[in-house]
Amino acid sequence: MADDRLITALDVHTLEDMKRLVTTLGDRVSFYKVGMELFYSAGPDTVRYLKDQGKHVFLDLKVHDIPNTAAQSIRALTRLGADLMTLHGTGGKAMMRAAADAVAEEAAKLNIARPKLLAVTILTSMDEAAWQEIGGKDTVANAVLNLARLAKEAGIDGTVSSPHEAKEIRALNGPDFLIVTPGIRPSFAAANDQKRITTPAQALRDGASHLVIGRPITQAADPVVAADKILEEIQEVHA
Ligand SMILES: O=C(O)c1cc(=O)[nH]c(=O)n1[C@@H]1O[C@H](COP(=O)(O)O)[C@@H](O)[C@H]1O
Repeated sequence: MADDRLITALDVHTLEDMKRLVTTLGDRVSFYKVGMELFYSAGPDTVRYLKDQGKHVFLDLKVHDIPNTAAQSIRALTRLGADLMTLHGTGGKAMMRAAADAVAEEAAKLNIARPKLLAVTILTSMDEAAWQEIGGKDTVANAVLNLARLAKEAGIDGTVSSPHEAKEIRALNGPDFLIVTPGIRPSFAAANDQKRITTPAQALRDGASHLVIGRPITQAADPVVAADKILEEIQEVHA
């Protein structure tokens, strides 16, 4: 029933709310995302709780700083034992390379599985107009592809991007590259602040390896029904 391709975003701000959701969703969800809202409120206990429950954890703190600071921050986070972590690709190739080296070194030192690193490309809430407003000269799609290429060259395991760019990233970076796509909206859910969106099945068909879905599940009238509908749709597309 559970499918590791679905990552449910726990965008709540207390440990209690998080535990309530995880208990409600039970065995049907095997992979959770802890982002800034939850981590800044409830800290490392969030990751420990999820690991104790046997869940996979995507720790999404989107590190973005000069190479040394980014690498040391990512090194510290490696000790929490998450499966996936993020940094911003716009921090540049040297930053990504320093972070990738720090994670590998720290995991080897601790004798734990190396958490995989994902480079966030251009946020899924940005459309062309918002991108140009901050000085983007190329199209969003080309900027995303360029960041995906740099990420792979820097030893990063995958990207976070809109599902609209999944197909081209897959063609560019090959079958083993992780392509994690938020901006997923099943037909029954509202778009909220997301701009570059598609459905769960379409994102997988286009080459996404994982889908990040938050509010369509966590704010649904019945999160179990919503998760089941999404899982049903996902399971129509073979891994
Ligand atoms: O890094 C992310 O996970 C992320 C990157 C991005 O470009 N867009 C994006 O929405 N996200 C995250 O994906 C989740 C999407 O949540 P919903 O819009 O509620 O499904 C949120 O936790 C965002 O922080």
